[in-house]
Amino acid sequence: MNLLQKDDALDLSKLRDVLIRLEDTIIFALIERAQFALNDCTYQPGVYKYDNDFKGSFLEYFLHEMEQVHARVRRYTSPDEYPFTKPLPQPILTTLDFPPILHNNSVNVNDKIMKRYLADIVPNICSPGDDLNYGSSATRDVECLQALSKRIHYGKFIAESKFMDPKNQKTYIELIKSGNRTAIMELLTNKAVEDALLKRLRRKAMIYGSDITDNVSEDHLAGHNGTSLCIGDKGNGTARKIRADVVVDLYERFVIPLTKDVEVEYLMQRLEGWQPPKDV
Ligand SMILES: O=C(O)C(=O)C[C@]1(C(=O)O)C=C[C@@H](O)C=C1
Repeated sequence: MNLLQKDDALDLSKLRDVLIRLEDTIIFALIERAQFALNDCTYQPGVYKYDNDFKGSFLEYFLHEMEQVHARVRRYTSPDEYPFTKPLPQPILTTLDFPPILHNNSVNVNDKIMKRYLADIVPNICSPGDDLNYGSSATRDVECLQALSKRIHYGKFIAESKFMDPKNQKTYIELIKSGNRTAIMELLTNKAVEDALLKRLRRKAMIYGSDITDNVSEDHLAGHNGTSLCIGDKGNGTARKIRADVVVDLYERFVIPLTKDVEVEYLMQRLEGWQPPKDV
């Protein structure tokens, strides 16, 4: 997606294509993380002493150090990138001139993403215990968190695109003015898109999560033979690196609902300092 092109960034089918590509990024990032143990000590504050006064967990330390480097190369000036930590330094590169695509807003749900990631996702994809690979697992955590954050905050572009659609703009304006979050949520929900997504995701997770060897049948890869999808399942020549139902459940309970929350909260701020065109 070229965010320097306003038309691209508000085209709903192109935005959905971005979400489809991010499914791949997220599944592969989860698979990468799942090869290491839970390594709980990397999530607990006060376990390590750092070379500065940092008091958080090893993961928070690592994330903050990385985000400082990325901020210097202007990562967070892009409207689809949101940092988890602060304070961050100013970019050393001149800021790119992005066209005004999104309305001014303060929506950032990274705190919620971090909480759900630690409480719900890591324990579900990793085996319990400690394998000492702290740097490797933290690197994978950062990749998972960044991919999830990007996907979920794409809800802003989708909400903007839906708001700008003349078919519904009047209704959105009325619902925003009356603060009716429930009705906004209903209006922006497209159940058919969600159902197709979950079906596609299951198939991707089954295929990407298999070790593909010469003696694996296509039926098995497609999950038609009723085998269980456990991590490390070596039956029929495959080892599942991640359980497909865990990925689907993660999207159903967490990724899609949070994307929709971002859409609603973005829309709630959409009218601030904005005048509708005369014909609306
Ligand atoms: O594609 C859309 O219309 C979106 O708003 C994105 C999304 C999603 O998170 O995947 C969220 C809400 C819709 O019900 C369908 C899908």
